[in-house]
Amino acid sequence: MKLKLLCVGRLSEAYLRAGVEDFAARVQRYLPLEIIEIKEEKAGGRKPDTERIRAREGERLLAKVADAAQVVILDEGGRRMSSEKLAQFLEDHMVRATPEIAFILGGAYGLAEAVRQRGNLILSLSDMTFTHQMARLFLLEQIYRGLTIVRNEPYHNR
Ligand SMILES: C[S@@+](CC[C@H](N)C(=O)[O-])C[C@H]1O[C@@H](n2cnc3c(N)ncnc32)[C@H](O)[C@@H]1O
Repeated sequence: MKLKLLCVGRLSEAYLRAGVEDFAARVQRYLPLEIIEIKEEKAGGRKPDTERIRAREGERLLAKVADAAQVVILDEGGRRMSSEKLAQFLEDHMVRATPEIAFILGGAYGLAEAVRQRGNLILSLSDMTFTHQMARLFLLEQIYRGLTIVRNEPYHNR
């Protein structure tokens, strides 16, 4: 099984790039991982047309999703899960030989409804809202944590 992270735009801060690089490398000890950054739509003007931004970014994100992929949408209003539950979710798909899980993170203005509709699971990392760049790092850490739980390795100290 392969993991894909679909994100909007590049990481602007060096500390986030370093963190994402670190956790991406850790995840890749267990499963192949591809991080795809689609182009961020320009906001322009004082009153950005957020619906247009979400729609355009949504088209770019969906174009990268394989038909056979299980899609996990990241949204603060989604389902809250413990790290153990996320580990179980990953393990279930590994056992079922799901070819790919695509995790989709929205941009600064979130995700279009069309993208949400493609989700097999809408996942919340917290009730709080993070920047899309920070959410990328937190998601990768949770995927790594989940994979260490699946392997019964000492990272998740419970
Ligand atoms: C700044 S947030 C967008 C907030 C926007 N108000 C919305 O309606 O979605 C950017 C992206 O980061 C991710 N994100 C931020 N906080 C999150 C959380 N607590 N749980 C899951 N994803 C989150 C989501 O993918 C979201 O689309």
